[in-house]
Amino acid sequence: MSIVFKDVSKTYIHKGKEINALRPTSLTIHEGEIFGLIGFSGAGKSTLLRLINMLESPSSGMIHVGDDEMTGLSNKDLRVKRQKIGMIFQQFNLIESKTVAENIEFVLKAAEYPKGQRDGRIDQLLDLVGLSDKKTVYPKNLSGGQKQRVGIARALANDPDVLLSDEATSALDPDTTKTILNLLKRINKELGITIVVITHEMAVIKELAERVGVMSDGAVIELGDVYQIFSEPKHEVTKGFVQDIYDFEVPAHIVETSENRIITLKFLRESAEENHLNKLYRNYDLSISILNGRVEYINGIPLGILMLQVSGESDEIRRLIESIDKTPGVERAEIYD
Ligand SMILES: Nc1ncnc2c1ncn2[C@@H]1O[C@H](COP(=O)(O)OP(=O)(O)OP(=O)(O)O)[C@@H](O)[C@H]1O
Repeated sequence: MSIVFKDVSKTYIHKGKEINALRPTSLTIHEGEIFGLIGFSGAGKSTLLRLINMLESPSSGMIHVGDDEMTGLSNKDLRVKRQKIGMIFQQFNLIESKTVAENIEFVLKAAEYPKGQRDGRIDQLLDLVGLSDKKTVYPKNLSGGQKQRVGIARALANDPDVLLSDEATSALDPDTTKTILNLLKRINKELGITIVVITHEMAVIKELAERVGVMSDGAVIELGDVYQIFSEPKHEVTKGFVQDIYDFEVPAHIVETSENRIITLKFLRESAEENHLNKLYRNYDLSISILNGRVEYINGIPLGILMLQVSGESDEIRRLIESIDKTPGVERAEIYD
């Protein structure tokens, strides 16, 4: 189910002062995609996410989730609609006094899911998230990753079209984060659910999302395909988020002069898997040494970064740079700092 924001804004009044949590924003999240929203604390991510299921109501604009315009729904219709928009949270929000099964049953009951079929549905959901053996366990006896799996099972109980994820992996260690992200990917693929993820971690976006919006000060300042955002960040805030992958330290004893250049190259997509170095060694009368390098996989697509020290005649270095600039899929990277 697609999500469309048309000139949506949200202003809070706090101690008599207006806070523009979301400035007028138009945005389309496509049916079946995994869409990420990244930004620093206070950028407006939670506000945007909570507007999707109307946990916050907009100050202006229209929000369509599928065919429904959310601000136009009656309270009763909104309650039913929300059952089709699951949500998971950083702190899991499980009911501690209920078992895993009872936590899931709670939302089935609220949606008037037929009583005789609830147990079967719970089994099905626990199987999906890999927790079939934890049915009668209480949340306090689960690990963080297991708690989030219960959160996911609960969010999926009523067969939603949309899943909203509010920093769902921020409280988890890196390994557990990976397994939860893989589970979300599988759910997206197998069930075709549109997933919207908010995070302050670019690693989550890189692993999970297909498109990403970067938020700053209540606005979506950059939006695009995740690979494009990583390989060609435009806005300073975006550059700040992706800088980790470009961040190579230059050893102090290595100095750049006119006969000794440090060049950082980006190899885009399939070009990252070609052997460019051979050509450089062969075609130029230069001494070329590798200072650093790596290949990042963004959504499974390679982005190669290579930092070279090139020594020799300045004319020959210029010839090399000109040729690099003409090579498709290869770009000189500016170092973001
Ligand atoms: N209920 C509220 N009343 C007043 N101000 C609010 C309210 N909720 C959010 N804000 C303010 O709106 C702005 C955006 O907050 P929001 O929580 O959407 O940002 P965020 O990017 O999700 O940040 P975080 O990662 O810290 O949750 C912030 O300045 C915040 O203080």
